[in-house]
Amino acid sequence: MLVTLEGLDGSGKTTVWERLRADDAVPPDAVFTREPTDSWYGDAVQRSIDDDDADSLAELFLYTADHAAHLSDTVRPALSEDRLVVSDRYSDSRFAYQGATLASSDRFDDPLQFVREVHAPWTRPPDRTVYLDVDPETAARRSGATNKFETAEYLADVRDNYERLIRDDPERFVRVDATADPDTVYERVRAVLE
Ligand SMILES: Nc1ncnc2c1ncn2[C@@H]1O[C@H](COP(=O)(O)OP(=O)(O)OP(=O)(O)O)[C@@H](O)[C@H]1O
Ligand SMILES: Cc1cn([C@H]2C[C@H](O)[C@@H](COP(=O)(O)O)O2)c(=O)[nH]c1=O
Repeated sequence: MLVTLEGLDGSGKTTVWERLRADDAVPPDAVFTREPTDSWYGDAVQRSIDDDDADSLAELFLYTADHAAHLSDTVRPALSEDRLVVSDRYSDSRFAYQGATLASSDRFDDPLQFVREVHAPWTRPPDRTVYLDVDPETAARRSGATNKFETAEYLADVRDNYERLIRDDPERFVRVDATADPDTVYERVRAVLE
């Protein structure tokens, strides 16, 4: 089973992911993974994150290349062994973030849909996605605005895209109010996964 954690920067995904990894109730052979990955593809993504002038379409394909390698190196092998996979960010991050970034150019009528179509023929959709819901101001404050994506203005567009993804696939997404304290948020996520 493939479970993904999604949400704005600073919504608390990594905090939850680390606590799950340390939780004795989680199967010991579960695979904890993330995007961007720590491979050289992920390093290329990191360079693009650090470049304020990166071309938005080129950036989409860097993230997408990292996803393709992540699928073949990690996700598909683990799923073929019937292991639980928990990924801190996955394809919905691309749909929401690059959907928002590409909207600032006029290259596509519906950038989010374009990004979905780029993935559709070959990706492996998650079975369940926990969406950690925080407002853009909280997200920007918690994340410390350390990269070009972490502004409340941009994150408001990203949040709109996540809302559209949830509307389009309500069975897969579980929304968790992530504005509460970390212990409460963790218990909420744990209850969902149980
Ligand atoms: N529920 C919470 N309440 C308050 N602060 C939190 C909460 N969860 C996490 N934090 C803090 O917010 C910051 C960001 O948390 P975390 O790295 O888990 O978020 P993230 O969603 O993984 O962010 P990013 O996508 O930017 O990596 C950290 O300083 C963390 O300690
Ligand atoms: C996977 C993915 C990520 N992003 C953005 C979101 C963050 O601002 C950075 C790095 O992610 P992290 O969780 O803070 O390590 O990259 C994105 O725009 N598109 C994606 O597909």
